[in-house]
Amino acid sequence: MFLKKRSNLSRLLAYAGGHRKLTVLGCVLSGAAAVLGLVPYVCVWLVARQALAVFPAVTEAEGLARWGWMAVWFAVANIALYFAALMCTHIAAFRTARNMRHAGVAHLMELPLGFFTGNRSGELRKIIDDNAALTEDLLAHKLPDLTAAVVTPLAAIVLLFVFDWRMGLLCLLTMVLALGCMMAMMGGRNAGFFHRYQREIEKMSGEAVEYVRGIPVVKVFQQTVYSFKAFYNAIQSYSDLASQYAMSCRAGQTGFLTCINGAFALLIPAALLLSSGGNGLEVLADFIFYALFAPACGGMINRIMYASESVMEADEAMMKMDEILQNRPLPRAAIPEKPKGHDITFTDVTFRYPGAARPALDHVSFTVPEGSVAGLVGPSGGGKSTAAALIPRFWDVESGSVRIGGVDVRDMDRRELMEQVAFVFQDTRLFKVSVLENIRMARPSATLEEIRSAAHAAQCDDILEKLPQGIDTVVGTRGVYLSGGEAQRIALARAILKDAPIVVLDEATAFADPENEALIQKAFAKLMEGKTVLMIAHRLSTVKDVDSILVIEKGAVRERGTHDQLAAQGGLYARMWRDYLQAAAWKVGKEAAV
Ligand SMILES: Nc1ncnc2c1ncn2[C@@H]1O[C@H](COP(=O)(O)OP(=O)(O)OP(=O)(O)O)[C@@H](O)[C@H]1O
Repeated sequence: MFLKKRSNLSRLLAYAGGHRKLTVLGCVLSGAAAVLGLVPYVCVWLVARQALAVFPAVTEAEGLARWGWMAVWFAVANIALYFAALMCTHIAAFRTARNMRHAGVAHLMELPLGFFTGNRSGELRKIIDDNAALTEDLLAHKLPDLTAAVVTPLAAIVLLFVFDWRMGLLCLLTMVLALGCMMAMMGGRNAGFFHRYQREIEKMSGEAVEYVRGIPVVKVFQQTVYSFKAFYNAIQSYSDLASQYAMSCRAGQTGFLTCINGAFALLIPAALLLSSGGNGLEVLADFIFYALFAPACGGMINRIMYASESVMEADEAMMKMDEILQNRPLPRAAIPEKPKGHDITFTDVTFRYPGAARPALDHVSFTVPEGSVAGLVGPSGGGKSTAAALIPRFWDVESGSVRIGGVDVRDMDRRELMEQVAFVFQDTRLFKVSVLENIRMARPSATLEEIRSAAHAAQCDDILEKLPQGIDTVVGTRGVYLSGGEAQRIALARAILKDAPIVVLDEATAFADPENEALIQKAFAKLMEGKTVLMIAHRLSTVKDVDSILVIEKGAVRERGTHDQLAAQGGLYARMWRDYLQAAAWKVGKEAAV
């Protein structure tokens, strides 16, 4: 176990790169500073011995000022060396944390896009940031302190026996007992506490986020606070663990404090006993040294206790990093191929989400010829979004292939693939930057004119007119919020600016008001001009006039053809179309009656 922990620490240090040496230098300096810190105690002993040798004519004692100044210089040297040590470890720690952040983010960039679907952004940020904070604290403070904590007692043991081995033995005894109490506190039932404690904190913060997110639902549905039982339970479980730990440490902590502070209780009778031989003043000088040094030894043990946390923290930091690293990146093509056209072909594609029992797509084959528009329709959960997501490699297929212009998407350079496909999601995400920058993201080299014309094509003119600084208005700040339909039009402007030959559209007009909807349809039409389009349609009216329709149900293509062909077939699509017409008639009838 110790080996594993050590290797975690060295794995962590591997991120320091060239700065690893600086960390080592910092630790060496910290160890040296700790040893220098012991010298003033020796000086005090020398002063006491000289003074007591000429007692009561203390002023005649030789070298008092010299030892006094020596104590001061060594104390100053100790501080200076420790300061230099911290400088080294801080520089190395910041660099290491930065390298770890880079490594984490670089790995994330290699992961399939599907990894980021769902609500993982907060969680990932927390892992990367917490890890960096943990690493900084560990390498900047805890590691040099750990070195000092190990070096000082070794030097202290030597010192303990230099002046009077009997009093030294007593001090050592109290140190060993204190160490024993500390080990008892950290072992047994409490072993692994740190890890459990971290888990409980994570659970509690996760539930707290859920709690805050759920407040509107609770208010709307007039739920009671009991709906947040999970949050309450998480707090309770954290509090139980912390109290349990505190209670289990009672005996150990009492013993520990008694030992490190109780050395006097043993030193006084020992000194009285030793001075009975007539060498009282010598014994008194030794006693003064041990009386001052014993509490310092207690402090050292305290440092060992806190510094040993650093090993656990290294474990924790590496474990968190592993959570990210264990996600396998998408394989890169060794020799990327260039597509020879812009048609999309699915050949016998089977795909299963990680951990899912059933495949979301089961032996699906279809082709969308270059420059044509295909509509994907079908019942909810049938696999439409999954099929669309396989084109820009949100995930890789389990078997079969997805091809663009005859080339498997897995054999294309990732940048090339991203240039080929514009993807418009159902839930549009705009960044907290200006509308201009939000659109420009699609093509950073685009001129202002090109961006304005994309915004115009996406029917954004009315949005830009009402925004306080027009296209330069920053979205999401100072009360500038866009409706779902407006945000989608900005996203469409982004896709239009990208001007990719293939467009994958997840049509979601459910939340748009009729006026917005008409504008969005116009923007769609502009975006689709001359492109190969795969459009997921939630309302059949959208795909009525497209070149071909694929009806997907339970992961398989059930029907394919034009609207007229499918409506005449009397199958699933015909039924869906009938239901759609009925629903539309019912809606019109209802509106007419009002
Ligand atoms: N990220 C995911 N992880 C695991 N399973 C998923 C994930 N996304 C979708 N699924 C499952 O895959 C199947 C197909 O889902 P998909 O979203 O592709 O259907 P859809 O036809 O687009 O549905 P809708 O019209 O409701 O958007 C469903 O059974 C769904 O539960």
